Amino acid sequence: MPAPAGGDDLPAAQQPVWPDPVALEAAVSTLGTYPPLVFAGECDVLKERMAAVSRGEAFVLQGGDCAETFASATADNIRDRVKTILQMAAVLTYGASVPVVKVGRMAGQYAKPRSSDSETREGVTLPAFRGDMVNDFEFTPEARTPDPQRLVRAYHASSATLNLVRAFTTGGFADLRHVQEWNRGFVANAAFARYERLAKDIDRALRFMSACGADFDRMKTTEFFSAHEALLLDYERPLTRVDSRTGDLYDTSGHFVWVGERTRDLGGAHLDFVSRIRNPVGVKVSANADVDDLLRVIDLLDPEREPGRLTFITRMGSRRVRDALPTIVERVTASGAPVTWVCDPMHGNTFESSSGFKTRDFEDVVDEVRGFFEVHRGLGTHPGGIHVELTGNDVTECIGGSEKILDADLGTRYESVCDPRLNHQQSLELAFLVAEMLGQD
Ligand SMILES: O=C[C@H](O)[C@H](O)COP(=O)(O)O
Ligand SMILES: C=C(OP(=O)(O)O)C(=O)O
Repeated sequence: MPAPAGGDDLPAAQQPVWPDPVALEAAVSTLGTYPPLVFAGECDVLKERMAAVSRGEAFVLQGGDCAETFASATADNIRDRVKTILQMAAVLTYGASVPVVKVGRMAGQYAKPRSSDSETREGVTLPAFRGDMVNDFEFTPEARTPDPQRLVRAYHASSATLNLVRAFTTGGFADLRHVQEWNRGFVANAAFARYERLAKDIDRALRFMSACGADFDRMKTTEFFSAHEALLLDYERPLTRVDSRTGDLYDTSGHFVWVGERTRDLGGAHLDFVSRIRNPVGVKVSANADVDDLLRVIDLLDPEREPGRLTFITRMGSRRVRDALPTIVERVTASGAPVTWVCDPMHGNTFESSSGFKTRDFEDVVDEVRGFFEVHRGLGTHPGGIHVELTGNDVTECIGGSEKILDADLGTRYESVCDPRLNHQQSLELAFLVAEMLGQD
């Protein structure tokens, strides 16, 4: 049964206008009868891992689609995204000798905040696409009308996704001894070849350790956590449950949930909601964030100053990160709050290309991560991780990378229904570059 989380009277930004309140009520109460997708104890484990990240003892990799879709929740797509994250984690772990906490932006990332409530094409104006949890991407009045039954479909799609992710990560697929096999099926290219060499090195090291009698049982499985933006409160609230062990509330729609840049207003329903749950939580922070507001956010979300509880996911843009981040990190650190710092190098670097596609330049993505590391190294704080929009597919959505995707190439395979993602090769390239940055201690 859902727990009455409260806060329903507070203003909630970025919510859809559901046309049929009776249908909404029915969908919300159906969700309330469904089992939790994650167990509170797993959320606590992730909180411990995030605490290690905040102390500089581990690095967190959060990655996945900008917006998952029901149609793309196929076995192949899920497998390739998981493989990409496992490969990136192997590169980071081996390259920088640091444990990597793996978190998929998966199994719940079905709702999107938008800059505008509507979209106009050739003189026709319709509601904006707000994610498959709300409406359909197709540009017709029927498809764009918010349908609460989609909340229920999002639960089932998330459940199926998580089921497969759990199967992959605990059933032997993620065994580090298969590190070379994770490259199979991807297009051969420069990053692929570099990974192939790294995988051979890891394999050789594992064989050596095996010959020395090491016990590899713990390598058969890997921890993998789910995360999404806690945007649609009509989805998150009915999935919020009382933990029978402690009596505390947990949002059981995912292990880690975050509040976005557009919904993190103090006094708003989103921060209030995450203040009531005990999951590890994140808040996106742009270059425009007011540091006094952020200190109030800390007091609201982490009054006990619990390591691992609160992550600030900074997304400032490559041009602003070096100016805007230092004051924020300094003031937060001076306050004594054990915040975990993660860099999202995607959302501050979006622009419209001359061919009309929403895109990001791989160089800007890398430069923002570099700026993030520079700032933290300069202040003696820990650059805790990265949060990236990526796919295991060979899409052409972000320009640049060693494949040198150009503006003119974007139309070749642009599949995102919202923001541009790094493709498989760009994701691996980023991992190699971040491993170098991490290794420079
Ligand atoms: O993923 C983030 C936001 O949903 C997205 O950047 C908003 O995009 P829009 O400006 O096209 O609405
Ligand atoms: C909308 C997102 O980011 P932000 O809130 O930082 O704009 C996102 O990560 O999907």
